[in-house]
Amino acid sequence: MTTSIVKIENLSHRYSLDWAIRDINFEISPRGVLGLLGSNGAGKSTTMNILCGVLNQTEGNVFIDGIDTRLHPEQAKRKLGFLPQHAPLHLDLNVDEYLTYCAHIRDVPAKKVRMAVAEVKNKCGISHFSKRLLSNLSGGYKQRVGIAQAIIHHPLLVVLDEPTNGLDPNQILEVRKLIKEISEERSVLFSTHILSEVQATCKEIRMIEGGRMVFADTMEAFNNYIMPNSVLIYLNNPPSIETLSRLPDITSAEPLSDGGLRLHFKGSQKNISGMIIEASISNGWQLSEIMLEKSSLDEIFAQLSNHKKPA
Ligand SMILES: Nc1ncnc2c1ncn2[C@@H]1O[C@H](COP(=O)(O)OP(=O)(O)OP(=O)(O)O)[C@@H](O)[C@H]1O
Repeated sequence: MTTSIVKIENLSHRYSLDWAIRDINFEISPRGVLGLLGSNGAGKSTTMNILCGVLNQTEGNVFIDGIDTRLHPEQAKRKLGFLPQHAPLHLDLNVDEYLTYCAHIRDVPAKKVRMAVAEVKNKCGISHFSKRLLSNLSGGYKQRVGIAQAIIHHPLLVVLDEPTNGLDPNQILEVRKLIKEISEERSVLFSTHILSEVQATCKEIRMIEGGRMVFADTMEAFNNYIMPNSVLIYLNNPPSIETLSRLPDITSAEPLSDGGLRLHFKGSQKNISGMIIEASISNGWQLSEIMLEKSSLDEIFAQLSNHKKPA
């Protein structure tokens, strides 16, 4: 990462006695979507709330465009837009009234408010609902209004806390598309506990678990990391476990209660199925089923936590 618009250094936060996050470090580049992945209670909202100046950290520093958020909170907050987990919508206002109000509190010059409102409505696809009361919008459209208020003052960084939570599959796709569009002009940090969400949207990923950063790299590196390393097979005429364990690249084999066998392998998954099929044919094992096993998010969290968590 060459330049960054956000720098988070040794960030820790304690609610009363318990540490919610501990020693979090990362930077955010000026364009694109960075995904903050973590299970419920991992510390995503705490991190985002501190970044956005809603919460004061116990330890560590946050710089937005070089501005220390603790020393100059107002200046720092001008650089960012925030959609918290519970969108701060005034349900008794209509879309125009609400966005006009947001433009004013975000110090958009009075002469430019109408234009700014029209621009974000257009960008977020809500122009046709200008006079609709927020209380009468669907979940997906409420979320679009929430995103519109976060970008109305042209911030460098937009922080979205679980923006697709509670939406139906179509709404999720639409909000993802909107997030990608927004990230063409600025940086977007968004959090989720759903792995496929970051896989679909982000180039970079930061993963926290139990308040600690357990993974920080590109989505590509993450996908490589979570490549399957076991395969399930069903053989009508199976050999002994020892024979299977001696196959090339197979590190161990275990019998399953349903009659299947799990083979753990090292190296690339690409050649493994071919090798097993060939071995089955030449030895008459009668392979009836073969499938690569994918790790669940829980397993990935556990693996990464054990691997990277500082003592
Ligand atoms: N106001 C609070 N007082 C005490 N503990 C809190 C408070 N807010 C959060 N916590 C605790 O801090 C930890 C991190 O919570 P946080 O909300 O940051 O996680 P999260 O990853 O955003 O989870 P979720 O997706 O469920 O919102 C959790 O153990 C949570 O119970």
